[in-house]
Amino acid sequence: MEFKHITLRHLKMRLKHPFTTSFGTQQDKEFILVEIKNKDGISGWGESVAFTEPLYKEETVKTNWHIMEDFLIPLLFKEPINHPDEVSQRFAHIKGNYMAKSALEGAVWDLYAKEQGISLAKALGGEKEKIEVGISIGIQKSIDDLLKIIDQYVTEGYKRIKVKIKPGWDVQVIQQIREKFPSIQLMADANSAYTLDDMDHLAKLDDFNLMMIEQPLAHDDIIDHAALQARLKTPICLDESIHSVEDARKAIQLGSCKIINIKIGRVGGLTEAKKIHDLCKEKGIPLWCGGMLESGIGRAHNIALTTLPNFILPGDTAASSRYWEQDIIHPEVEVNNGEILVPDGPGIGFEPNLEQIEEYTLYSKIFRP
Ligand SMILES: O=C(O)CCC(=O)C1=CC=C[C@@H](O)[C@@H]1C(=O)O
Ligand SMILES: [Mg+2]
Repeated sequence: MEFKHITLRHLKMRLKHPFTTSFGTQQDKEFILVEIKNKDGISGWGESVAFTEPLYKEETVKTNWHIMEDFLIPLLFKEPINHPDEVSQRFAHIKGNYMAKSALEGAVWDLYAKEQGISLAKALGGEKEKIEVGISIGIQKSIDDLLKIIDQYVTEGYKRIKVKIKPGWDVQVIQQIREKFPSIQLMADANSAYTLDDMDHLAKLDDFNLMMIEQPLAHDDIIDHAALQARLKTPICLDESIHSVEDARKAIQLGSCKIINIKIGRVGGLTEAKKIHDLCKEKGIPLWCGGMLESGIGRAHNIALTTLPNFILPGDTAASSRYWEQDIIHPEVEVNNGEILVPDGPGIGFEPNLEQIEEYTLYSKIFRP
């Protein structure tokens, strides 16, 4: 593979609805879009999932731009890449910065699949022709507001409802959801809002038949999660704690979780995501694909990854129209009765909408070898 040039674009898109979690509220989504064009004019596309503030993890849009411009892009130009699996090896000596690495690696994977004339799903070894998806709902002003939103998405057929919890917005909320929706597939994401001191309080959630509690404790912990999992009947799912297949191996060995949420950006790219997938398949740990409020480009990568066989549980990949007045791909991602048809076109299988991308672009820069 030879790269003619790499374009970084900083985009700003306004979410249809503010998204509130235990660590803050998002109304606008700023992110870096990566385009890698080859000498035949074919472009591969990737998306960084870093936010503007280091509240979910330590990376931001600005740190990503710096690491891509000053370290990762020069490494990509250093010598030809024969297969996308080589990208993570070439980046390996650069510590952390998983989201920056993932955005570039994702664009290489998309370009590779397009050059091979196959879908990204097929290039990754995916087998599914459609995937089941759920939806993640932020913290609302009132429980009544939350119940109305849940009712809307259950009616639309989403296969799983994920709600956010935090101290003061947890047991009572889940109890009222269960009273109205006794049998839906329901999970709660705490985004590290609790400590082991809350163990007995969190154990009250065992009464509500949750699929899982996602990341209840610190974003960089697997020890205390093991102690909590031993106390809870409800499976713990790790999100923020897992950056690599090594993290996953240790967490599984310690009993820190029974489910893992893979976010391509959090683990440094699709090659590492595949390694985690294969380990979890071997160990009997079900996976699902987490979301980061992506545009259609990142959403397309999530769809492709979710076609791998151990992505057993519905993930966060909801329809474009749930997030954006106008997404940056066409067609947009559509969900029908909780399912997405996997595109079989080359690469990510969705066309970037260049006009819309330009409209949302705050600034861009082209890098040449
Ligand atoms: O709809 C989506 O893309 C998922 C949104 C979502 O739940 C999250 C996005 C980003 C960080 C967190 O707030 C949270 C998560 O931890 O999964
Ligand atoms: Mg999460």
